[in-house]
Amino acid sequence: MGYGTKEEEDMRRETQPTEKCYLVGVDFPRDRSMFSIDESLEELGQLAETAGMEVVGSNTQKLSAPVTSTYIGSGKVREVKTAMAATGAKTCVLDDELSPAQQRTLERAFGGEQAGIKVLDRTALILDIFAQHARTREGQLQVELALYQYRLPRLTRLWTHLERQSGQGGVGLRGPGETQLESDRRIINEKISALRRTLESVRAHRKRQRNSRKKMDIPTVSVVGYTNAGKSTLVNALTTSTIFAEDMLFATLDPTTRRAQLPEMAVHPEVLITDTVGFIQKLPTQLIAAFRATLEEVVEADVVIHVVDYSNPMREAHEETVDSVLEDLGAGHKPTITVWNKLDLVEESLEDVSLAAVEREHTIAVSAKEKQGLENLVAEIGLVLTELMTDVEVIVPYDRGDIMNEIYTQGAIEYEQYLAEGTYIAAAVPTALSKKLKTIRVDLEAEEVEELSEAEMWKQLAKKRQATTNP
Ligand SMILES: Nc1nc2c(ncn2[C@@H]2O[C@H](COP(=O)(O)OP(=O)(O)OP(=O)(O)O)[C@@H](O)[C@H]2O)c(=O)[nH]1
Ligand SMILES: [Mg+2]
Repeated sequence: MGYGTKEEEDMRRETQPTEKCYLVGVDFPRDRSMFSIDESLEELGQLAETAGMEVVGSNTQKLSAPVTSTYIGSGKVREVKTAMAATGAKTCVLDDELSPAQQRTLERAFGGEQAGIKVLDRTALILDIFAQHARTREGQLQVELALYQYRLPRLTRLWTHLERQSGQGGVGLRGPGETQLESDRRIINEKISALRRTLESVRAHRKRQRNSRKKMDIPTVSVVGYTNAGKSTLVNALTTSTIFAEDMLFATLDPTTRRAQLPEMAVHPEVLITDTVGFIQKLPTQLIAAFRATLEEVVEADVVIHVVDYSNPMREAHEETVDSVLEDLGAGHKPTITVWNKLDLVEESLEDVSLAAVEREHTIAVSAKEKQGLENLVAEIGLVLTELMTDVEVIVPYDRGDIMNEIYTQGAIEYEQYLAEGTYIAAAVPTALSKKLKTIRVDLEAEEVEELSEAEMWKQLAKKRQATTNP
């Protein structure tokens, strides 16, 4: 695979004749997706264009279930074949993932490899774009691994190719064809294992980086969202960095972390903001698996910012897609701020949309490009960070009734015991308070915290509460 700079990539595109492609989508009634078949095809068209192809036509079919051999019905196969011939398209792109056999059968039905006919699916397109856009070593390794995993079961194409050459075929044919295929499989399997090993070591490095960031005790914010929502533009606007942002799908593949100053925030004057890969509906499973490690940044972040392109008519479907991927990643319950972006592109004023946003939890309207509404977002980040709870263990000296009061009113106490130096408390408190508590923390190692029975603990707790509420 060649990974060039953006300039090299552009040059390569310019010097190559554009590949014409024809799109085909199937409308299944049981599809619970919020995307209509037309919307899904439009997105497929954007993917095809991002991959460097020219869309010359499209066709859809309503089916209750895919046809086993060709995915689409035989009448539709003939119709598409005719349309491809008429438009000069040699490549057909299906909106869903095809099985290797379906891909092969369709290719033959449309005229075969000899005629230069190629059948791709959505997964292949996304993999191709990812391969073009991966910049970091980890990103490239992840895509390469996903590509090999995608290609391995499709290697049988070589077999049919050789079958044709020998002019025989069918059961019982044994010879160079199979040997070749088997050795190809073996080579690819070895590559897959080697890639996995290399990825492991690259990931170990990333993990060390993440751990050292944790030690810095700066809160982390991960920016997620549908592809092209404006994540990178927003991160650039918040941090004055220059991450590549472009009107194309999957411009960003590799997470980038930047420091941002939040001038208004007394408790958290600084945060680390991570830009991440965008999501898309029907995201190939290989890719979710491949990028799971990268997306661990999201799972470990203190706060998630979910960027939505408010000007996109599909924004609700986009939002739902992102939510379900976050859920899959195990980040569904993170404190999340929803950012309605690209407000400069809509008819409604930023003020009006902001009013609607107030009705929803943690929702802010902005234009990342015009840098409007960002101060509201910064304030919201500060607010959410203050609300975050952190586990603390602390001994509060008896003369610090003010601190005890704060813990009682803002935190959730798990354990409490009276010691000579003060009150030992284990509690979950807002992060802001936890920082304050650090300044009065007493070395717990030196303390003998005797085990109390739970009943005894609650009794003491109740007594103490009474004392603080009725001084
Ligand atoms: N008009 C307008 N365009 C915006 C705004 N924010 C981003 N864009 C444009 O939207 C396109 C995508 O922006 P990116 O920041 O690359 O989006 P992304 O979410 O990082 O996209 P991927 O990394 O490809 O998933 C670019 O052309 C941006 O200039 C905005 O507030 N208003
Ligand atoms: Mg981006």
